[in-house]
Amino acid sequence: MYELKVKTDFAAAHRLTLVGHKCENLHGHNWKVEVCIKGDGLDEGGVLMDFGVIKKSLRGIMEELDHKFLNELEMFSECPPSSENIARIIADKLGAAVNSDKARVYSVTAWESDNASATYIV
Ligand SMILES: Nc1nc2c(c(=O)[nH]1)N=C([C@H](O)[C@H](O)COP(=O)(O)OP(=O)(O)OP(=O)(O)O)CN2
Ligand SMILES: [Zn+2]
Repeated sequence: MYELKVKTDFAAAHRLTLVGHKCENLHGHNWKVEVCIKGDGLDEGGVLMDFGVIKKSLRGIMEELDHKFLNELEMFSECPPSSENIARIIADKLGAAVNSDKARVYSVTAWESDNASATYIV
């Protein structure tokens, strides 16, 4: 089994009700995102999946999130923009773009600060 990891980031604002009192106020984070892709078979070039393919798809997803007020985005219309939901939505979008019978998105971790992260395992 091979495991690839690619990191990226985005900056955005959000509000979370029902979590902690201070989270109800509009505030922002510089989220760090780490995606993990797993699979068994390498292609003729000796790679599981070209990092460039993963980075390109992630760039598109980050553009949807970067410098946005997350609560107003369609993707968060039915779930609060917590780090857990951010990680899951990125995993779903990336998986739809890059999954194949050889390699699949395994997990996405969204770091809200240096000390706090949420991981979604597909
Ligand atoms: N499980 C989760 N818990 C919390 C989330 C989350 O997404 N998942 N989010 C928040 C808020 O976004 C809040 O902005 C961060 O709160 P918190 O870490 O408590 O505050 P600080 O960044 O200021 O960190 P301190 O350690 O308190 O300085 C809350 N919880
Ligand atoms: Zn927050």
